[in-house]
Amino acid sequence: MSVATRFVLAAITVVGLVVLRKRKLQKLQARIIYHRDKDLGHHFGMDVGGTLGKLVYLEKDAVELGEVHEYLIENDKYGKSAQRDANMMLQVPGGHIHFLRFETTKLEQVVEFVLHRCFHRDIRTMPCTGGGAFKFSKLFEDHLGINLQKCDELSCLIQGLSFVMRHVPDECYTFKNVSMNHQGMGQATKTIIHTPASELYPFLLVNIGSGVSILKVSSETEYTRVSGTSLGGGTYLGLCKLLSKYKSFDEAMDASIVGDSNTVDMTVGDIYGGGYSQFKLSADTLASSFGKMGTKYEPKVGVRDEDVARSLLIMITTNIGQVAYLSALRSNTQRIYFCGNFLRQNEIASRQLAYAIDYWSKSKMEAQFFHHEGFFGALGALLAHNPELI
Ligand SMILES: Nc1ncnc2c1ncn2[C@@H]1O[C@H](COP(=O)(O)OP(=O)(O)O)[C@@H](O)[C@H]1O
Ligand SMILES: CC(C)(COP(=O)(O)O)[C@@H](O)C(=O)NCCC(=O)O
Repeated sequence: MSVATRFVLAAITVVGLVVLRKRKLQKLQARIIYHRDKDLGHHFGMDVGGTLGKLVYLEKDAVELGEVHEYLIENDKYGKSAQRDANMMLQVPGGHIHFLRFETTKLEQVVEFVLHRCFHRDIRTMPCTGGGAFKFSKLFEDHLGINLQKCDELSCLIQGLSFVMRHVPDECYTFKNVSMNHQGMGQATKTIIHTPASELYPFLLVNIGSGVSILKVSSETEYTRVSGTSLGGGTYLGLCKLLSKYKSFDEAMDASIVGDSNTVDMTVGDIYGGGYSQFKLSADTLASSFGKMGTKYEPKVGVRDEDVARSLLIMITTNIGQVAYLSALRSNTQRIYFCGNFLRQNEIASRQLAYAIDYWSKSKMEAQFFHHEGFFGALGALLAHNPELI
């Protein structure tokens, strides 16, 4: 090949490369301009509660959410401030809904992390529910320039719940043939339940978050808050941290699986030496949570941290079960749905609640649970700005 030919070929290659690079740059610029023109905030729904922040986002197409998605995955990978519940991801027409959790006390860290990425400039408003929508609105506005659009917590809860009931097959489950002793042990079978829409209302909804809210739901738009109790998931976690070595909910959960509450609690048998037959109270009926501790000179001797975790779990759950049953009785509802993150990966509590409702109602009422139990508020906030998904 002559020198001249080589020169021509090299020139063509260089020009080609320059053109290609320019096109790539133009494409990238177009994408950035496209982003800047749009407010991506409506792809999100956030619920910032007393203990946990929940974030859901709609990935309509990977390009549009590009950097946000990468951030969330990256954040997930390094286990930083937020955790993605990958097994919860939902497929919806034209996209996917992703689910994330972070501790409310780490919200500032999340904001700080987001600040160092540029994508927050693409988000101008974000629907948000829970107490944090009020408490942290200035933080979002001042640091990220994001305006939190406040959505009512209970209304979002019902919207999110209705959405999963309508669109997610196998979302609800219960425990059939509930027979258990009073320490949450039992063989009841976990069973998926499909309730026809025509039979759904009215029902009782018990949201076990930091505290507990109890609602009578008569339709998707009609509900009343019939009761509540301050002894909720926050109480369980708080007392666990105070009374045992466990530092997190997940550690406390693992421990409670192997714990034995009999070393801590007082049963009918401890008091009567057997059952209290006149009132059909068997010997293993829980008579007094933590009761044994009050009778010991050195309560901690012979008691393991796992036993404390188990006993606290049974105490909080039994109490919520009883308040729920009484509220259902007062509200004339047969089905009781339990949700909230206290029930996250917490089968002891859900079995115990199923047992308590069956026991108190003499099998006339049924407790039901959800796979996406902790995300209804955030989902409701997302739906408020994406009505086409409903
Ligand atoms: N990773 C976790 N960190 C802290 N608490 C958790 C976690 N997972 C489940 N929980 C339980 O969930 C409760 C919070 O439930 P949630 O429905 O998110 O309520 P809130 O909106 O009040 O934060 C906690 O009090 C705790 O019992
Ligand atoms: C104040 C709350 C609605 C806040 O919701 P949360 O963040 O606990 O999910 C809830 O904690 C609650 O209903 N507490 C019980 C208040 C009562 O005694 O009725």
